[in-house]
Amino acid sequence: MTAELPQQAHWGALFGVDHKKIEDQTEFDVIVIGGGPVGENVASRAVQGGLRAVIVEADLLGGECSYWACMPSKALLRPGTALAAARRVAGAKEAVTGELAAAEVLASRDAIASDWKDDGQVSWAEGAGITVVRGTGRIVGPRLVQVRDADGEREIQATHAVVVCTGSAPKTPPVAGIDQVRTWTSRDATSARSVPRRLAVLGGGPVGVELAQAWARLGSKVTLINNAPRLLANFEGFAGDLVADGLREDGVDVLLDTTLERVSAEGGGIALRTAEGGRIKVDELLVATGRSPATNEIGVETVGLTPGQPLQVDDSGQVTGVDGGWLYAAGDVTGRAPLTHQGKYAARVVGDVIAGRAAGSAEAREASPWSRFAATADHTAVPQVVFTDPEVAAVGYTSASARKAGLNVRVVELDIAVAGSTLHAGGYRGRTTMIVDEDRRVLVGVTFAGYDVAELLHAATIAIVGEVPIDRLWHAVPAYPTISEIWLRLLEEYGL
Ligand SMILES: Cc1cc2nc3c(=O)[nH]c(=O)nc-3n(C[C@H](O)[C@H](O)[C@H](O)COP(=O)(O)OP(=O)(O)OC[C@H]3O[C@@H](n4cnc5c(N)ncnc54)[C@H](O)[C@@H]3O)c2cc1C
Ligand SMILES: NC(=O)c1ccc[n+]([C@@H]2O[C@H](COP(=O)([O-])OP(=O)(O)OC[C@H]3O[C@@H](n4cnc5c(N)ncnc54)[C@H](O)[C@@H]3O)[C@@H](O)[C@H]2O)c1
Repeated sequence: MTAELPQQAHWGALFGVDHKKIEDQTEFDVIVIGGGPVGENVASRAVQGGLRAVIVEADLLGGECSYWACMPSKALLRPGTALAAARRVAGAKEAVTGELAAAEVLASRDAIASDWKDDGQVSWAEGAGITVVRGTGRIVGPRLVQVRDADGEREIQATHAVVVCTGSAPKTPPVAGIDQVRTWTSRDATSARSVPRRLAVLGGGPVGVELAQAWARLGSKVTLINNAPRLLANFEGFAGDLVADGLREDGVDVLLDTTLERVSAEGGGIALRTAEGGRIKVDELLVATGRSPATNEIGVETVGLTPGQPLQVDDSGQVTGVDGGWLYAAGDVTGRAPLTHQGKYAARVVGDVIAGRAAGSAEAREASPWSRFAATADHTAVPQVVFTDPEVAAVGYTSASARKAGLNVRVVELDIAVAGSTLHAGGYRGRTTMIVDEDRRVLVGVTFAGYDVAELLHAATIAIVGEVPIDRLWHAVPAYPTISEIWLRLLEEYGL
């Protein structure tokens, strides 16, 4: 899928590789199991480092992100966000009188998901010199992978490394009757071909809030049930509160601290009963209560690891507890930072590490922090955007996680109220925190919640990764009148 293609998508013609011949090969330098965004990037970097890489993919090359997660979910959300943004601007709102055109939104989503065909990604891979083998991969011994497809099984051997990039799978919560009714996973909710009249969403994490808003704006009557007192529990509290307000404005019934006790099929729909005595009838029930690393059926037990558990890796991506240093993993399957961009970062590290170590590089062997052979940022600077309206954009620690980590921090918290926000939207609402490590006088966490804050985030990521001293940050002057001026207000509030 084009939006996910690494830069070197034009390499096909240059390489002129005979892929039929390669398909018969039984030995590669690197075997990647799982061709999601992470597996693709591992293979691409390994090939750029001079190695022969194969991706074994059981489904569509491009993985969850391209077809059933990041891309289609954002395609469903973006039209509603654009429309709501116009409606917040005097003079523009008068020009916008219609509703979202659901059929067109779904058609545009289909195109963004490449109609669930992976030809584009396969030709990119071929062009990049990567072999793609269709089938289910399973580790059967050191450096040895069995590939199963409709025609049977065969084994392929890696000379250097096997990399597990099998992603994650949705969890099913222990709710009575849940396995007796038809439920939606995020796959169904991102690929549905019509708008359900009534939709219940179980879970108030990123999947739950994004898809609740997308479908509410497309016309569903949505009820969101979350068992925690706030939405988006891993973020600053105000972020979940602002998103809950946004959802309620879109007509979503947001039920917090609520336990779904029982579900049952009823007249073509689904009846829900909560422990608090609520009764809800819906046409579809989306279960969005988290995901688990996909390690159940990939043979990790053959190398002494436990199926169902995340693959623990060091910062170079090498799986710990396996002899011989040949097994690596990256992406959701490691449970480290289950986001596409962070998985692709780890993938670049792993591909470079394997190629570097194969070439005898001491630097690659050592994988020192902040070298290109270590995914150091995973520990301190993972950025994430929740693409609801209002958006949430956060990187590094929250005030709670910083204190839990024992850091001596000062938290500065402000409403986003600057000239840029006033111009951006009538009645702009937003809030932000900046978390300063007082011992080092550097930022360790920033959260923005508000309309269109996503693009503010990268400045915060750079400040944290670069460990920019707060007194120097003062000299990074935000342009007037942008929403970025909130940076100045935060530093002033801190006392500069
Ligand atoms: C609804 C939703 C929205 C999301 N939105 C965002 C977002 O906006 N931004 C963001 O950063 N993250 C988002 N995420 C998270 C993101 O999708 C994942 O972090 C990302 O897809 C992980 O990439 P991966 O390559 O590790 O795994 P995946 O994308 O899951 O790919 C794994 C691949 O491995 C294959 N596979 C599995 N087992 C085998 C096997 N045994 N043999 C062969 N192949 C196998 C699968 O078929 C799949 O293609 C979202 C997730 C969901 C559910
Ligand atoms: N924009 C993005 O970056 C984005 C978007 C979607 C998903 N993702 C990633 O995908 C992964 C999965 O997201 P998710 O939202 O499914 O998981 P999550 O673990 O982040 O959130 C799950 C939510 O479900 C609630 N919950 C759990 N059991 C419940 C129950 N029985 N009843 C009611 N509520 C229950 C939890 O309180 C929590 O709010 C995460 O890693 C997330 O970061 C990222």
